[in-house]
Formats: sequence, C-alpha cells, structure tokens
Amino acid sequence: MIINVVAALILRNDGRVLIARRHPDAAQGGWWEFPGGKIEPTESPEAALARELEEELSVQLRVGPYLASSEHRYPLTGGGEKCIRLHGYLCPWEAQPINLTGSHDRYCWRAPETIRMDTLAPADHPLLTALIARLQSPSQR
Ligand SMILES: Nc1nc2c([nH]c(=O)n2[C@H]2C[C@H](O)[C@@H](COP(=O)(O)OP(=O)(O)OP(=O)(O)O)O2)c(=O)[nH]1
Repeated sequence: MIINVVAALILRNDGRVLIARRHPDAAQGGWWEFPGGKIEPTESPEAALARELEEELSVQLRVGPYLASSEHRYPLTGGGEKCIRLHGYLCPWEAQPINLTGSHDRYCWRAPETIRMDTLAPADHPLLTALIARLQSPSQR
C-alpha cells in the first residue's frame, strides 16, 4: 500500500527554507524533513498540508504551487516495507511564532544548497533537488 504524504517547502524572503528534525521516537526518527504529514481520505493535498502545518508548527500559511513528488520505500522493523509517495508544495513564509507540537524536536532555516543530503530523509532528496533547480531558473528570479 502506498501512503500519500504532503510536505511544505516553506520559503523565507532571504531564500532560506525550513527543515525540521523528526523526533527520535517517531517513524523515521532523527531524519530532517520538510514538515507535513499523511493526506486523510477526504482531504485535498492542500487542505491536508494546511492542517498539518497548524498541527505540527502551530502556523497558518497559504499553501502555494505544487513543486514535485517522489516515492520511497522504508524498511519496517518487523520486516516488509512502507512505501511513501511524497508531494511537495511551495509555501511562502508569513512571519509568526513557531511552536513544535507534533513529531519534531528541532527546526532551522537553511539555504537549500547547504542542506546535507545525508541528514535529510531519503524521500525528500528529489524535492530538495527540484527546489534548488527552481530557485536557480531565470524565470524565478
Ligand atoms: N511529514 C513528512 N513525512 C515524511 C517526509 N519525508 C518522509 O519520508 N516522510 C515520511 C515519514 C513518515 O513515515 C511519513 C509521514 O508520517 P507523519 O508521521 O509525518 O504523518 P502524520 O503526522 O499524518 O502521522 P500520524 O502520526 O498522524 O500517523 O512520511 C517529509 O518531508 N515530511
């Protein structure tokens, strides 16, 4: 079964993007990722993402354009694997307090090209690559 997950690439005016670290006790604990979560059956991806951002960071943001998707299989401890289909959306940052109230223990703002791939959840790699390409494309300047 494929689990559909949405993630936000929250972009600040200075070009930095928000990444958050999954709590050690959470699934895929310790990885840095773009905040978000699973899409419930009755939700649009955008509604799911707005809800997850409120639940996980206590922020209210406008969900912007779709960026890219990826698929990744994580091994399960008891055997087998879990297949994640991750859909990334750009979200312009609107300044407000951030409170981590979900599955993360830290967050930070990073220039996308300085994010270390070996600390980023594997499913997020294609999203980061797509973000860097988009920010470098002349039409986005
Ligand atoms: N939120 C999020 N999850 C990601 C990313 N990359 C990635 O591999 N994942 C994985 C981790 C989890 O196995 C799964 C999403 O689970 P989650 O725990 O964030 O979703 P949720 O809040 O809806 O979960 P739940 O505790 O309510 O069941 O997708 C990402 O960038 N953001």
